Amino acid sequence: MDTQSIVILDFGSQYTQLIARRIRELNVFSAVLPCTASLSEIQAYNPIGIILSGGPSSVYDADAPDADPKVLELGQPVLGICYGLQFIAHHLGGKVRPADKREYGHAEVIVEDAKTALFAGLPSHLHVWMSHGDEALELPAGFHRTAVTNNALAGIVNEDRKIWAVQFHPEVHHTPLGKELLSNFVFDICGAKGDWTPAHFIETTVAAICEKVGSDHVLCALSGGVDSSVAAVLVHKAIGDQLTCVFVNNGVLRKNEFAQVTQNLRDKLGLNLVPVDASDRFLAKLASVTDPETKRKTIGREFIAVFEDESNRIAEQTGGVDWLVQGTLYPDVIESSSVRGPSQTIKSHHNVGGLPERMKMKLIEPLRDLFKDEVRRIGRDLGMPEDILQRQPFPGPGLAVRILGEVTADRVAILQEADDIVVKEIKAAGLYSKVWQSFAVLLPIQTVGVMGDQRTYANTCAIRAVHSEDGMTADWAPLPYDVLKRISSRIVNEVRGINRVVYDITSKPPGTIEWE
Ligand SMILES: Nc1ncnc2c1ncn2[C@@H]1O[C@H](COP(=O)(O)OP(=O)(O)OP(=O)(O)O)[C@@H](O)[C@H]1O
Ligand SMILES: O=c1[nH]c(=O)c2[nH+]cn([C@@H]3O[C@H](COP(=O)(O)O)[C@@H](O)[C@H]3O)c2[nH]1
Ligand SMILES: NC(=O)CC[C@H](N)C(=O)O
Ligand SMILES: [Mg+2]
Repeated sequence: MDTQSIVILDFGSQYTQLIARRIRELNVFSAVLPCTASLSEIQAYNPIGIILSGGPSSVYDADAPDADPKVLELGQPVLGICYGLQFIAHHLGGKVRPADKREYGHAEVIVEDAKTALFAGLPSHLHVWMSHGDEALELPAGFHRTAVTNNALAGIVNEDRKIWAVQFHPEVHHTPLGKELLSNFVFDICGAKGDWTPAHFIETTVAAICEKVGSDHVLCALSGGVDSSVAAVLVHKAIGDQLTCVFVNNGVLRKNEFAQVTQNLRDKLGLNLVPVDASDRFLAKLASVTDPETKRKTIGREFIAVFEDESNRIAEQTGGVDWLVQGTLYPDVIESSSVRGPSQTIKSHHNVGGLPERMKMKLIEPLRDLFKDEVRRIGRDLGMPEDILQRQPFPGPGLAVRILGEVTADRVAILQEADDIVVKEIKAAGLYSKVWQSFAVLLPIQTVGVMGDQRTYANTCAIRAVHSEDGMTADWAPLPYDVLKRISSRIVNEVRGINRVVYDITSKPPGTIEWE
């Protein structure tokens, strides 16, 4: 790759992605690689600097995550953070031990070496956030201390070898001047240009797609969601008519979504869009399925079947479809390459998985290096309308994973009505783009109620609203009581079949965002 980048080696810290974000906010591209990445994998990113992340292990543990110590000798500047500092000390001949006093949370750091470039322009006392139980007790030869807390060492450097390290976490919000420190590293030490802007990304991506695709034909599975819409517009910008987008009604879309999205994407984005109403096919396959994973897999398979049919159909006009566009994002990539190998399957995100191999199409994933907020920024730069960019994420398996128990046309219709009320009230309260997602879930539980002096025995609906940065972790959102009150009262009054509304107050972890 030609773009300058900072490579972050991940030792398993829960904040590794934050380091990447902070650096990207400085308009410098950064890539997270597992700590086990080979030197050639690292070099492929054209790094101008390397950051070693924190991590939960101790460097002296037998199974501690390890990187090739040669990363310290590549010639590019290195910044170690927490475990990263300990990794440097350990591998270059220092000593790391459990500390007498562990430090968790806020700490005050005194900068002893104000001349070192990492602390340039920063005050002599820094408020920082610590999270460690180990300590580098002896420094390797050629290193000296740059900062301390009243308990322990907080920073080291070897200027000759261009290696800096800090024991605290500059990437977290609780280290207020952390971004300035990272900026010192990236610009003053590594010499970054800071030219990784949306415009630059669009220009290089469009050029790369043109070169890759040539005169081939490309299919894009388009859901109207942010990711696939931005991906489609980027590819369309590159190859115009050679792109066909397919939007499938899988029978579990939201109320009026099929018609509205079709029109919106055609009118506002000018895409060549083929809407395929396959709702009967999907609902037939879903009949009597109640297990969440089986639902997801059933829907995934049916998506594949529909896309196969469509690509065969347009093959006659186009001479065959060679490429498939996917809206894969960076968290998807990182999640499947964690330090200790791919994480356990919690749910099968359908993500048109399996499609490429079976259809023999090659993949185009223009957004695979980006976070969702970055995707929205690219979309904005592409001139896409805000109502598309601000859409909350909606899972491919749709309402099927929000209808607990069997998915039937009747139950879909009930949930569509309830969901529509949630969306409208959240929008009316000005909260729609302030929360990550907000939606209704139809439970397989009937309860007794009383309406108009009549006994009712009907369904329960749960409301879920969460705050999140990337969907990987989430906090339940404390929606204002008056909003909840309007939602509840409207659902019970307006939706036939629901007589009780409850509110989900579970974060992720331990819950997940969707119920299935
Ligand atoms: N109804 C659909 N018709 C066609 N393709 C779909 C449909 N639903 C999902 N997809 C495909 O599955 C992919 C994954 O869906 P996902 O919901 O993660 O992304 P998205 O819809 O593009 O964005 P968002 O996360 O904002 O909803 C989409 O990018 C799209 O390629
Ligand atoms: O395209 C998708 N296909 C899926 O199968 C799928 N399952 C969950 N989601 C969305 O992913 C985020 C995290 O969801 P969970 O906490 O429920 O795993 C949330 O934003 C979910 O809406 C999906 N998106
Ligand atoms: N957050 C970290 O990187 C911790 C590193 C190491 N496990 C310690 O406790 O000191
Ligand atoms: Mg979606």
